[in-house]
Amino acid sequence: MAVNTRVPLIAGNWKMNLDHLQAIAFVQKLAWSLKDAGHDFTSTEVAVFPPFTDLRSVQTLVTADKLPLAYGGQDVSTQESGAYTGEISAAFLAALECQYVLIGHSERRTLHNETDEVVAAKVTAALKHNLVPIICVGETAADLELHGPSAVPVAQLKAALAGVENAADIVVAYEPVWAIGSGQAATPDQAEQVAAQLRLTLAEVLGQDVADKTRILYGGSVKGVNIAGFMKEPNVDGALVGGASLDITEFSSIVRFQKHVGL
Ligand SMILES: O=C(CO)COP(=O)(O)O
Repeated sequence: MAVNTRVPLIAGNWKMNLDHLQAIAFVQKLAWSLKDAGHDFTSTEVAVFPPFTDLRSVQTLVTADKLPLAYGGQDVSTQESGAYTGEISAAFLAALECQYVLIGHSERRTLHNETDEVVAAKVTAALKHNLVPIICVGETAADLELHGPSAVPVAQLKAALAGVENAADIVVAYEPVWAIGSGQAATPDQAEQVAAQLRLTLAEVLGQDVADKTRILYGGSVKGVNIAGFMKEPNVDGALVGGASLDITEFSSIVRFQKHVGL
């Protein structure tokens, strides 16, 4: 059994919230509150995913104040450039020094008919520009009923990795669709069950070394009161947080989960 050297990652997906001025105030306050609390950013990495219109402002602030926060886009185009109205190229995100990009979030898959093939092409586009893709997978309540918890997330991850040849740097986020925004999080055991299957899939597709180093996050109604349970699980390496990431006190409490359990 490989020793777990994966640094936990707590990521905040702001979705369509906070304009660029609100983003500046929020990021400043988040960084200061974590620093005031003595947070060790090397023991738990923190990333925020603002709307596209905020990224330049976040980049300027993070760079100028040397804030120990990572950031990224909530989506990316499959295309490099050209007549693709409304889309954002991975090259543009890289130019704003984004480290990460969310790909395949269930809200993109359901609201924008994003197929597994499109997700795979977005992963390829992200890796081409040295962005770390956070590949979102998760089953709906219907999938759970019909196929159990792991079948759909495993199939989605396999499909997303179709174009990934070598030992790429990726992150996987397991977000059961029925837990997103519902206040009804999965149990730590449910999350661990699927995360373990996803890690086996990573080993099968990309090799054991990649599987051992890849962080698998849980997302879906994560709060300060439940994060510790997830982080005790051997195959869960962090969280992708939605609603709670817009509340500085709540998000800071999630980030500082190690204080809850003395991990
Ligand atoms: O979609 C999510 C993060 O990407 C989870 O959202 P909630 O934390 O609001 O359930």
